[in-house]
Amino acid sequence: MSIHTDELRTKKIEALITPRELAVETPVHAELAEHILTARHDIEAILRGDDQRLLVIVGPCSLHDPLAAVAYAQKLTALRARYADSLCIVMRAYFEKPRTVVGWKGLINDPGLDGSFRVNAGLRLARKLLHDINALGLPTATEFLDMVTGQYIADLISWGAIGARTTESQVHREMASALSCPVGFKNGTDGNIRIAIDAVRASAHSHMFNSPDKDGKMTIYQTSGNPYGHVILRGGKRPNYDTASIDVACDDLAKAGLPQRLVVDFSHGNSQKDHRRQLEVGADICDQLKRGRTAIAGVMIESFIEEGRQDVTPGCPLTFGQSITDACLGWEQTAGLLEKLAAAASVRQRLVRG
Ligand SMILES: O=C[C@H](O)[C@H](O)COP(=O)(O)O
Ligand SMILES: C=C(OP(=O)(O)O)C(=O)O
Repeated sequence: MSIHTDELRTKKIEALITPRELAVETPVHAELAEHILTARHDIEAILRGDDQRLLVIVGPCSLHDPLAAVAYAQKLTALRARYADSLCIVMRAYFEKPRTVVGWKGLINDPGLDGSFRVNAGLRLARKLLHDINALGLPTATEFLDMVTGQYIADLISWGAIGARTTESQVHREMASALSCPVGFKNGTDGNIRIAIDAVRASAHSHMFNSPDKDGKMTIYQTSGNPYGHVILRGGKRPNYDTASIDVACDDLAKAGLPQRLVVDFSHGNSQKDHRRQLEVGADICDQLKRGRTAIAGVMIESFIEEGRQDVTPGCPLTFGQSITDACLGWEQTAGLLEKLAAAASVRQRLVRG
């Protein structure tokens, strides 16, 4: 009789669909691929400082309702076109949530919002949504958290983030070194920027990376390194979006031999989790842009159709277009903020051109 010493704390739920099976269901046709490659090139040019437009990653904290996500994307598409001369607007399309302790971990993990963990259904919904948002002409951004699920959606992503809780993780840095899109690294939840700078340096290198291939076969990959890693200031115990904090971050980047170009997240530690404070952060960033601050390559905003957030309560209907994770700005607040950012980014463009 064999005695098991492992798999004592797991039970199989079901087999995962493979990335290729999913890509056959929701393929990326040539026109869509062109749009994604163009969006990545635009973002890369902004990160290099060759394009002085402001990158704006804006959208819900997490996507839980495909209909609301598409309704939001349609509104945002109009603003992407309106401000195309000064802003490069990309929609936050976050399907994986890192939790401080426990909680709903996103649409891929639990599309039913009820602990039923129908991951295959979640992957299908996420891929279809990314496809449909990109088909509107709106590029998408996401956090890469899980070491497996990225293979199912990465071809539809124009900008990726590694979150505050995983920036210091070696496997996430290896994954970033393999990703085909530019990747931002958040500073740590306590405000530590050094780990994000180390992550940018690590992900620029080639690594050996174990991952399932598109057919689900465990594969040893050699990555070529990601030249478009950058730091995201998201605040920590204290905010770090102000002029003095950005000066410190720029000094640290220069000492590490990295370009002084970064992204500022208006939410999280910078809003001290009060979604309305994103407007104050935005006003400060607009002032810095109008003074010609070139270090600010981009910003992140948490926004949805309805302001605030809601709890998921079994049996109670959800408010359409309102976050079920972090509280977000509502649509009117978002539109006002984007208008101000566009005006400030235009001033900076004029200053830089001389
Ligand atoms: O962005 C979302 C949240 O800040 C992050 O997932 C942590 O959430 P939690 O502290 O509610 O778990
Ligand atoms: C979880 C997020 O941010 P952070 O990693 O900064 O907490 C997020 O942007 O959704």
